[in-house]
Amino acid sequence: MSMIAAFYGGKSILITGATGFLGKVLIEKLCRTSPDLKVIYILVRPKAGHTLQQRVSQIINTKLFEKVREVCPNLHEKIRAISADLNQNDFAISKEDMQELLSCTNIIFHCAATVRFDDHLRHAVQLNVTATQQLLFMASQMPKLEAFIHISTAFSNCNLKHIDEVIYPCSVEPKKIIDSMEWWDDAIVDEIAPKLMGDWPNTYTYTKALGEMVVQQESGNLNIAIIRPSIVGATWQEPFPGWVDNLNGPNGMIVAAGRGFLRAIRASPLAVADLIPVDTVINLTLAVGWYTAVHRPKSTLIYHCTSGNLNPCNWGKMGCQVLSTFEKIPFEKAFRRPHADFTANTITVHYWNAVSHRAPAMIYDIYLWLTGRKPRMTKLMNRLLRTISMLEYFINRSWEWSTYNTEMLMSELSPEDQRIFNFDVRQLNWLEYIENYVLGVKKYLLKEDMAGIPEAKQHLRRSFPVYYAP
Ligand SMILES: CCCCCCCCCCCCCCCCCCCCCC(=O)SCCNC(=O)CCNC(=O)[C@H](O)C(C)(C)COP(=O)(O)OP(=O)(O)OC[C@H]1O[C@@H](n2cnc3c(N)ncnc32)[C@H](O)[C@@H]1OP(=O)(O)O
Ligand SMILES: NC(=O)C1=CN([C@@H]2O[C@H](COP(=O)(O)OP(=O)(O)OC[C@H]3O[C@@H](n4cnc5c(N)ncnc54)[C@H](OP(=O)(O)O)[C@@H]3O)[C@@H](O)[C@H]2O)C=CC1
Repeated sequence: MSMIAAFYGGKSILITGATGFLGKVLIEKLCRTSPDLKVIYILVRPKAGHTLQQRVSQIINTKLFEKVREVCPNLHEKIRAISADLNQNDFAISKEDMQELLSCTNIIFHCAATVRFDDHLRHAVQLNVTATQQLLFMASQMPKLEAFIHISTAFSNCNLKHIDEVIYPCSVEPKKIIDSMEWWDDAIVDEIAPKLMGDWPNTYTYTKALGEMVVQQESGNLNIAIIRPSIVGATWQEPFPGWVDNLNGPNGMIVAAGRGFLRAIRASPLAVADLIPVDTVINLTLAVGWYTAVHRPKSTLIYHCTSGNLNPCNWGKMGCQVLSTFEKIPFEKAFRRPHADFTANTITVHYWNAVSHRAPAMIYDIYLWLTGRKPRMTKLMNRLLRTISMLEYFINRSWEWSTYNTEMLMSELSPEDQRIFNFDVRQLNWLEYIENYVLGVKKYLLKEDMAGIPEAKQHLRRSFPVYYAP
């Protein structure tokens, strides 16, 4: 009998960010392994044209939930969507809902965040810092609460090279920043942001670091743990390999490379590509929830969910495997034949951007204009190059994350839990994982039919002469 699965039986669980990438996989695994859990409260903000129930149905009627729908036929009843906006006071939760949450919640998984690198500092502070503070305040009023699990990022201290499982202080107290945001206008925030952020590369990583400090400072008597995943990728094993549903991180790059838009990138081929599958992150998260509630460690434990020190892979190897998968399973309607150059040289990058990215886009736009259609490729290319410029920081450096707490937790699990909630990334075969990842991007993100592969290959053969162009 799995101790972790049994632990979640009969529990009332509150999840923020449940409609996001990690949140969906978390709900799926919880309901599949503990179908006897009492209820999962999810804080969902209303979105234009969709009721809360429609948003829930959209999630649980997808392929990701196919298996769990069999194990847990009353899935709809297990998930209770609560209307909430984490940017509002008291999250704009109704009095009745708040009362229910405060009196019933046993475990909190706090996943919600803005993961945009370039979000305005005010908005990033609001969601990644102030909302975390408010949620901790709510948690402190929950008599039945057993554990509060905060999802951070391994890059919250990306200004350091070696990162331990501890909280590093930021130069300005988060409380001071939260207070200042109330009276600083946007012009002042814009002016002061670079000074506050110091050597953090973007508002996302900086505000996630502030969020961790808030967790530490406001933890009171709560049982808290922090999980720091690195770059979260498609599922490795569960509920099936290769599932992914957004364009963040490597996903957008795989799409852009597979469609032949992106053919060169400023990246160090030998830098560690610290990817971690989303199901591995969720297995660790559920194990941490159990351990924190049952063993009640004396201090807040931080768990690094990274692959680099246990099973390293580098960007060069990853890029080669992505390309060789495109040979077998090409994407449809490719603009050009996929090709990849990794270079650390800035001048070479400028050359490739001009010759291999901007020029073909302009030529294609002229062709569209001449044939009476709306030119769009230059705009798309500019957006892609802007996105890449934001990711470059992460693909030209390597970090070392210690994983003592994560390894300690692995040794605390029974053999059955080690199997069901596997987060031992040493068992991951990168070549197989990346092949399934690319296949998953094609099937679940681009929604391309596998029956179209012969036609996609034919299309690439037709564009063969273009292959020789730079
Ligand atoms: C040489 C070839 C290579 C070959 C092989 C390839 C090998 C693979 C390896 C390659 C290296 C991988 C490196 C990974 C490093 C990750 C490090 C993460 C570290 C931290 C991890 C974390 O802890 S946390 C999660 C990460 N957090 C994000 O990763 C958010 C980023 N993101 C944004 O910060 C915003 O996105 C940003 C960019 C401002 C744009 O902002 P923006 O305003 O210009 O654009 P929007 O986002 O509003 O999107 C407007 C429309 O563009 C569409 N779109 C958006 N991205 C798109 C895209 N990449 N490709 C196509 N389409 C895209 C979108 O779907 C919208 O489409 P529509 O308009 O139709 O709805
Ligand atoms: N993906 C990655 O590579 C990594 C992620 N992480 C961390 O994991 C966590 C989850 O990330 P991920 O799933 O990728 O992120 P997503 O962007 O996919 O999901 C973000 C979630 O937060 C919700 N949210 C955003 N704003 C609000 C709001 N104002 N009120 C209520 N809910 C809101 C979103 O809801 P809605 O659907 O309404 O937009 C969505 O459910 C984050 O804390 C992130 O920092 C850490 C390392 C890497």
